[in-house]
Amino acid sequence: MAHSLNGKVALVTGGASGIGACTVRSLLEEGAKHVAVLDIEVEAGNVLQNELNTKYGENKVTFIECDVTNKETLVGAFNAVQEQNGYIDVVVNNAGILDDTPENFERTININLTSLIRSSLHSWKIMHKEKGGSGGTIINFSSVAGLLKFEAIPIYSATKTAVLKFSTCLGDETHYTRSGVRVLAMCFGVTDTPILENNTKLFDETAKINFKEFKLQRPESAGKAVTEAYKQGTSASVWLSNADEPALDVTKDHSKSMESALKVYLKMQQQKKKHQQQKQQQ
Ligand SMILES: NC(=O)C1=CN([C@@H]2O[C@H](COP(=O)(O)OP(=O)(O)OC[C@H]3O[C@@H](n4cnc5c(N)ncnc54)[C@H](O)[C@@H]3O)[C@@H](O)[C@H]2O)C=CC1
Ligand SMILES: CCCCCC(=O)/C=C/C=C\C/C=C\C/C=C\CCCC(=O)O
Repeated sequence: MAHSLNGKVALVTGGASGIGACTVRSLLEEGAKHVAVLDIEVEAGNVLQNELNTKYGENKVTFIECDVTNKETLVGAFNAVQEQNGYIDVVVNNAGILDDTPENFERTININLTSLIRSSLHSWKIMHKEKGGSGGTIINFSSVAGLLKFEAIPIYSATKTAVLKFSTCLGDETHYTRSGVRVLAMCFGVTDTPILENNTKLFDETAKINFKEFKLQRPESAGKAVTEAYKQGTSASVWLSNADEPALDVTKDHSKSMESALKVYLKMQQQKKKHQQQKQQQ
């Protein structure tokens, strides 16, 4: 059965830029009644709120300044959205960073995994049918790094693998039957967002990957894939969004992601080999 976003209230963490902002747009396109955007980037959040309220009508989008790693602020933001809208039907746990440096790896784990689990458990409590809720959907953002092996980014990959396992366990049929809370996991291939800019150093020093040579997925395709997965996905399903292709359900066969990512992957390997050869010749 296809699920509809019509009239639904959604909350998107880290929704001020990149895939999160495109998800907000896609939710509104699909008829969501209201979308709350939680982010630390105040300027980008306000700009997005104003732009979308002009386009879709007053009070369609609310920006709330929120660092997802701060428990009180996170729960406070959920409470504010509930008070304003009566209920939260959809929670998209998008906020994430890629910083595998020894100085910052704990923040990567905290944002990508710990805060995502906290947000999911809080959503679960609100939505759970046996706890007074009416069900709902939690969409957690993993990555092809949760499915394949990218040795240059071990910490980030660990968080995304954990997100995948957490989501498929929480969304398992045994839980879903009682809770009415669907849990989906999204795995994106490399997508053209600010996260890439923030990692130029990593490419230069570790992987020597030049993403400018790749045709990267557009963030709009990723945002569209999220709402497609929402409409079609069963609880505990895993979805791949790569290379601007339509969202693909890879729950039963994660290796499909390899097929889809192969072209990018092979090019990376070629770049790495070339770099190693150049180093040997020096
Ligand atoms: N861009 C890509 O190639 C891929 C991205 N992803 C995942 O998609 C998600 C979104 O990434 P992008 O849009 O690419 O990155 P982005 O950097 O454009 O967006 C991330 C957003 O999260 C916000 N954020 C960061 N820390 C936060 C915190 N502590 N509290 C609240 N908000 C916070 C940022 O301000 C930003 O608006 C991440 O979870 C990322 O791991 C997954 C696979 C590929
Ligand atoms: C190719 C990485 C796939 C991970 C996609 C993702 O979730 C986020 C991507 C954001 C930016 C890309 C950042 C780093 C990629 C770094 C190294 C790739 C190295 C690949 C290799 O060594 O084989």
